[in-house]
Amino acid sequence: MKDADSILIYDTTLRDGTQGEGISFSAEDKILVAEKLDSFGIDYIEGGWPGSNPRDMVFFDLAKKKTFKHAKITAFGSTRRANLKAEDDPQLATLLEAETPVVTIFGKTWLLHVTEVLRTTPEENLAMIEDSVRFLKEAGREVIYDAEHFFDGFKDNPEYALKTLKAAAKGGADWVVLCDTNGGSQVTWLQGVVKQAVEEVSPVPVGMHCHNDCGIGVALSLAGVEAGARMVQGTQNGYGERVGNANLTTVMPSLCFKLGYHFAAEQNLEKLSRLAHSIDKLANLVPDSKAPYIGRSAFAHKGGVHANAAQKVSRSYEHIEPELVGNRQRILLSDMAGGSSVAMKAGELGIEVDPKSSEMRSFIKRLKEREARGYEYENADASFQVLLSRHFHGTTDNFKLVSYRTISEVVRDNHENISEAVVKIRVEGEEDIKITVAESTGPVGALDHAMRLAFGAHFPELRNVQLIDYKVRILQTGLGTDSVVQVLMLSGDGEKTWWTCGANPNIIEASWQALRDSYRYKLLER
Ligand SMILES: CC(=O)SCCNC(=O)CCNC(=O)[C@H](O)C(C)(C)COP(=O)(O)OP(=O)(O)OC[C@H]1O[C@@H](n2cnc3c(N)ncnc32)[C@H](O)[C@@H]1OP(=O)(O)O
Ligand SMILES: CC(=O)C(=O)O
Repeated sequence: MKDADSILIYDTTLRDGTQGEGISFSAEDKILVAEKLDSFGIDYIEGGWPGSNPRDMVFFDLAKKKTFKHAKITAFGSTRRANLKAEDDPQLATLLEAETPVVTIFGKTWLLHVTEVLRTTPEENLAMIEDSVRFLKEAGREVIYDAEHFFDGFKDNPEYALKTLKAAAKGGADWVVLCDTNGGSQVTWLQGVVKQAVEEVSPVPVGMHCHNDCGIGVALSLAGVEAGARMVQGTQNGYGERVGNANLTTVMPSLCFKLGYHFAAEQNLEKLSRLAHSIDKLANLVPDSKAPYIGRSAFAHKGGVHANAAQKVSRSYEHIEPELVGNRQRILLSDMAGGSSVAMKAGELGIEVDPKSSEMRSFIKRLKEREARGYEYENADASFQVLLSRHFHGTTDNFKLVSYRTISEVVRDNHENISEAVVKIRVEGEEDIKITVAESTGPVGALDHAMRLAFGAHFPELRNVQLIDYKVRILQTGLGTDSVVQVLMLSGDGEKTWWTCGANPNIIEASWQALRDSYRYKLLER
């Protein structure tokens, strides 16, 4: 590895990430995240702002007792207050009390902030930067200086912006980091400015800290690296203030696979999807399926032409091998599927079928007709498998519903909710049609109970099957309550779960279809 090609990854998920709306970690969660980032090979982990809140204080107390095998933990804060000596500034004191090997402080670059926000003079601001850095250096810390609003400051007054970086360098900063705090910069212009800053502060190395306000936080970070920056600050999954920070789950694979840079975590990139999703889980967020590299849809092919080509040569429609970042190729089924998509999906489910056969043609015709009627197999693998087995393996029905009737009664004054279902059903191996009646709070529950009564001891494998989740939506706008309703149902047996679908203008019938497929899917195991 050439030094010139090596980048340090600085993670601020636990500080700038938590400045994002809806993101909150307990001190214990922060420790868990820090441990995950450390095992992954992240170089710097910014744990929080110690003087800012009790939770961050607890984090740093807990972090002191931990040994991190690779990462350096950093405490974040600001330069000293105006007209106060650094040694008398309580905020700088708390940064030292955090006992981290690294301290990161931000200072002002943009004169607007110096005069209107700090309400001090340009000279005093330069002194605040230099003194604060020197104070922390003299206390034995590695010091990273974050030049807040560097690019806005540079646009306003390049000479003053560069002076602030030099003040940090003069104080002894180990790094100066160029922050696009408001996230408004554009790539080509920013690259020229980074080149100039790198030359001006040399030999002090430069880092990038970009925000995603124009949707290009990652592009700005990569452009900065190409212009000579050697540290990238960002967050996992792009958490952060407003629309977020540069997303490290995109930055890292791009640095490695697209630009050929090296960093410690590159050896663990095949665990990237797992890392990102586990952090989402701690943050109580649903992973973004459209996230580059690691999203569930990042290598999902829906168009039949794409699936056909990707099956022959995966790189024909995939920019990298999904496994390199711990992801996988997925084939989605819909009315855009061709024989190859269906054959691949069937293969995933353990059913080998010939994509060119006449049986396949008739299956695809049937699939597309059903999709047109509102069934959605893309998200209902179990219904697809039932359809596939019936078509290709001639699987016959273990039961056939002859008819059903449901009645619901709601007594509003007593808050009573009672539904009754009567079903007539033919069960395999039995001569007579069975008629059963059952009650529940809702009509689908009543139907389910009546079905199970009719099954009797016939299908013991259905005993543990339970409804876990149920989604319903209408498919046609403009028809109001007469629209076709689509139901997606998640069932489970304690060991695994499966999705089924139904579609009908009658919500009970759509629910029944999804329920029936759920039973049928489980009975395929016989
Ligand atoms: C770009 C960034 O992301 S920077 C990080 C932003 N993150 C946060 O603010 C989260 C943590 N913040 C906090 O908990 C609180 O704001 C604290 C504890 C830091 C400060 O709280 P308070 O003392 O009550 O001040 P308050 O939040 O009202 O205002 C911020 C103060 O910091 C001052 N300040 C802002 N930047 C700097 C700086 N670089 N150096 C010194 N002082 C600064 C402001 O001038 C203001 O003081 P003033 O009102 O006397 O002018
Ligand atoms: C330091 C920082 O978080 C910023 O300027 O955006």
